[in-house]
Amino acid sequence: MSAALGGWASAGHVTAVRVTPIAFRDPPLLNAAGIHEPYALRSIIELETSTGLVGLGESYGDTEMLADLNATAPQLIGLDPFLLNDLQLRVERSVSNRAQRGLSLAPGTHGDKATLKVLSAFEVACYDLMGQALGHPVCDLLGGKVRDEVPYSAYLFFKYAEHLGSPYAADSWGEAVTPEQLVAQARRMIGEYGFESIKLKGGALDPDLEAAGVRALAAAFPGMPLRIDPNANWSLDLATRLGKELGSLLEYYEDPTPTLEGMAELHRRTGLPLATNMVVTTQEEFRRNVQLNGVQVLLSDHHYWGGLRATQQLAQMCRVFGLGLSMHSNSHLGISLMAMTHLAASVPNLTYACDTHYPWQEEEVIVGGKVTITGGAVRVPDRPGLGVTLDRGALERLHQQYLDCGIVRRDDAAQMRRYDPGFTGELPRYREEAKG
Ligand SMILES: O=C([O-])C(=O)C[C@H](O)[C@@H](O)C(=O)[O-]
Ligand SMILES: [Mg+2]
Repeated sequence: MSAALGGWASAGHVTAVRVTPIAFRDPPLLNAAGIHEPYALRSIIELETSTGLVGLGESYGDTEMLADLNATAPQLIGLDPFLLNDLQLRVERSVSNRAQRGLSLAPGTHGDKATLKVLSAFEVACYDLMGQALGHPVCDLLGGKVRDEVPYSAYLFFKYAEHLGSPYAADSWGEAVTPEQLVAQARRMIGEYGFESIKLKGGALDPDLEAAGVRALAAAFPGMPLRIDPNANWSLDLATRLGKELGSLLEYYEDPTPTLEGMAELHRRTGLPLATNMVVTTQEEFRRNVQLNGVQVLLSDHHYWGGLRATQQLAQMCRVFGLGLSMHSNSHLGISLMAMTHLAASVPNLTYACDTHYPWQEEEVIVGGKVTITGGAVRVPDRPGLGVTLDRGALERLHQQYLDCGIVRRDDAAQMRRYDPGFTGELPRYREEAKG
């Protein structure tokens, strides 16, 4: 429904804010931090307005994030969803003290970016409202789509067959701890979704086994763009050796070794295009990266860069400084996927296939169930707003699952300690010093 007031479209003003934590089943996927827990957490955001519209957002669901979202919610009553600068001021006022605290969460969740994360969660819901009020898809509000569909990559993981203690029936993907099993996983994922590029999450098993996995994938899918992301779990010398061995097979080499300085030295040694969602996650780090020429491709993520607008600005900064742009993901559902898709559709220089964990998720919170991925891409919807509707029954069920599962913050290392009590999650775990 759109409301016209004296010739102006209006979304009204915010009359209610709902933040609902949910948990959904997540497979035992291995990474540098440990292993995924049986349930992943998200928050589902609803902004209801005086014109009867409901705008949706999706973000992290850790306790700290929920506290920030809930602390901000009352401050948004009366907000005009079109006034994003007003939204930003309200969010900054409510969470600025927490933003300085630097929470320590699992890699990828960026606990020290509370303000930007909260802003993003509500900003997406505002865009959904604006789109609904104007009768335009969100990508039109971002300048219009430059592509009709957004390509995603097959995001492969080494994994166990089932979670310790079998909290529910094992997923249908089976075990993947050998190159052969990894290729079988890739064949199925590419067969089902049509992906045309591959990202392998590394940093979990013996690095030479992971390198054998990369070679096996390259042989099984000749010419298909291929990346590996060990999440800073390889020492500089190890990352150098494996970079030299695998470089010709890689589209880019994502976060093999810690620190911006480490990545800069790795680039000097190998000349390979390096990518990150770990060492360039703030404007300050962006500036330092330009000085050091550490990383050549940035993985954007609107959930922690401050929203759709901020990510478009990041894209422009990449353009100015000649950096490539890709997109990062965490375990997420369809509201996030649609926000990512509208955003990616509107960014001309986002030329790499985006990351998404979506194929690993079995449950959904939107009407119609899982979003379709065909030919490795998501079609940009032309319905007003994000183009998705909340399934209230599913929301209730996944909220109950959140209450029942007992997980309140993501902790892949603690979960791994249930398998291996000595596990620390300290990076880099795999070390090798070059001789001579
Ligand atoms: O590209 C990345 O670094 C990620 O996708 C971070 C995630 O936390 C990933 O490692 C995962 O879900 O295990
Ligand atoms: Mg990464």
